[in-house]
Amino acid sequence: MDADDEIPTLVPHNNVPDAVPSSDDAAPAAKVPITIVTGYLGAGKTTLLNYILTEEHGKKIAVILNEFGDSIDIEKQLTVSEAHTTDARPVPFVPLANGCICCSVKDVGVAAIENLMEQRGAFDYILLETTGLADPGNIAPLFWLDDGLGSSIFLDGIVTLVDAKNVLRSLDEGYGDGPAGQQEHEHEDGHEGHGGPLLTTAHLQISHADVIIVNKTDLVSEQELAAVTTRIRSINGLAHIQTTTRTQVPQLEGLVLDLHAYDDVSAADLSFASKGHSHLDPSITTTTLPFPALSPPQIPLLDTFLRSILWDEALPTAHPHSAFEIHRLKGRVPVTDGRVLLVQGVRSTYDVTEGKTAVAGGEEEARLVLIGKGVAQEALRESLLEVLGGSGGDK
Ligand SMILES: Nc1nc2c(ncn2[C@@H]2O[C@H](COP(=O)(O)OP(=O)(O)OP(=O)(O)O)[C@@H](O)[C@H]2O)c(=O)[nH]1
Ligand SMILES: [Zn+2]
Repeated sequence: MDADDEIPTLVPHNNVPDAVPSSDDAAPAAKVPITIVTGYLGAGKTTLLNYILTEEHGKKIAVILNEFGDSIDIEKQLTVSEAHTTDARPVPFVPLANGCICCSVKDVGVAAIENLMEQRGAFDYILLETTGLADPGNIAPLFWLDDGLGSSIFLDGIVTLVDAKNVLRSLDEGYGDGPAGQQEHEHEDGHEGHGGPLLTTAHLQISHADVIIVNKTDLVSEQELAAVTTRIRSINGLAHIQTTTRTQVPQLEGLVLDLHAYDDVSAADLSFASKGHSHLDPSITTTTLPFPALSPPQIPLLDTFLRSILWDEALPTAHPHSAFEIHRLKGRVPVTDGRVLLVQGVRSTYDVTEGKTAVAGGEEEARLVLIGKGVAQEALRESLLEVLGGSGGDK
């Protein structure tokens, strides 16, 4: 009390408690969702953002353009006016329709965005447009990880725009016969030596997406469009796929805004992925590991398994397997005491939380869904069952 009285008060004193959440169970009141919008060059990211900013959505949205040294016209246009200087770095803002604002930052991070919020007051929503070359796997954990640390923003999800006319060619550029100057993915962490087909940027943007908007449907035939969506589904069995012309999504809610892709994991979320295991795309596939509900003592064993596959990119058991890397992971794991554990992962970052709605024990099968390169269902599942103590496996 004494300490509080000595701090100069900058805001009118009312009966609200401390505005800064001090621990993870502080009131989740003012967290602002952030959606990352990614997509290959020319796929329609700017068109989508303009569409959102002119639609009536009743939200005050901040649009942040992340430059990675690309010269993209929209970014030039949007960053010319009104420069506000902060103690940290100058952030140029441009006011847009609907009370939205736009700014451009070079190194996007939680601090940069919180800085922006301090200057401009609260937003209801943040859209982060990454340039065509960005790998969302590097960006997503920045916002997701800080969530538990009292940050005022949380990652809502990743929307990837795909150009229906060009995406198959972009995906096939990984096989060495693509045109010169292809945009190959270069692993920051040096995993290039795994062999096999290279991952293109298109692969990375699709594998990390929660919603995939297949745009420019006016430029392809129905057959071509079906081939595109089938290929995309085989890479990412978890994402919601929406086809559009000029990015005109039927509704924003659930497709671009308020995805909640990093909090709840429903059984329905995982059911798409479970319909089959496809090798249509030779680089990245989605695979499902079903296993029986866990008893409470098995919970740390699940953690052992996750740590091994995500941190070490290796199985914790002696099962022979080829190299793999996991980009995205979601799981729903009932426990025999009635709880449900929800598993979320991006690359090596993962999180296990308790679901809000319990199920009757044993009512539901546990499931991990993995999206990545070289994720062999059989070896992974056998290893998981062995780590869990061989319980209930079909051996
Ligand atoms: N035919 C057709 N053209 C489209 C569609 N959507 C967008 N475009 C056009 O495609 C071009 C690229 O769209 P943008 O929205 O600038 O794409 P972007 O992803 O922001 O592009 P970069 O910022 O360069 O990566 C523009 O000329 C758009 O008008 C569509 O559905 N059909
Ligand atoms: Zn753009």
